[in-house]
Amino acid sequence: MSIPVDIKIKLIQAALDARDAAYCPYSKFRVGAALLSADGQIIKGCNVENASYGGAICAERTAMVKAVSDGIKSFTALAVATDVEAPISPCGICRQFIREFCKPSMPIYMASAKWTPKDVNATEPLLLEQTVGQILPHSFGPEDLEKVA
Ligand SMILES: O=c1ccn([C@H]2C[C@H](O)[C@@H](CO)O2)c(=O)[nH]1
Ligand SMILES: [Zn+2]
Repeated sequence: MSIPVDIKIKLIQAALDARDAAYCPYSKFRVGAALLSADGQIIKGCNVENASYGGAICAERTAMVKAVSDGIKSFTALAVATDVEAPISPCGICRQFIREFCKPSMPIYMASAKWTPKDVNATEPLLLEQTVGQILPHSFGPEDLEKVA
């Protein structure tokens, strides 16, 4: 099922807006993420760093944890934005985290900081669209735990 263009614009814009709350005094690298739930809600997240550097939480996981802790576990799209001109893709930990709750076919929109709504159907370098399965092929997931003989 593809995402309607007006919703896709709102989701990418929400990821760009989510950067404003980023707490990143150490890296100064702002990241915003926005999840679209199956029932049409948009859940934003930003990266939240810590003086103990390894304690940083990425924007993607912030959005996912916010949603799941509010009882939302079914998603149809994710958008990610930074202040970088080229699209930035989720880190390895976030890919696995996304894999837990999202289908391999779910789209992830990675937006350039220069993206504007007129670029909704653009490709790189303004917008990179990949599925969960494309960014995390041959993945391990919850179903695998059921395969024990
Ligand atoms: O996809 C990404 C990549 C990095 N970060 C955050 C983690 C850290 O706060 C900062 C620099 O790595 O960016 C994210 O939130 N998402
Ligand atoms: Zn991450």
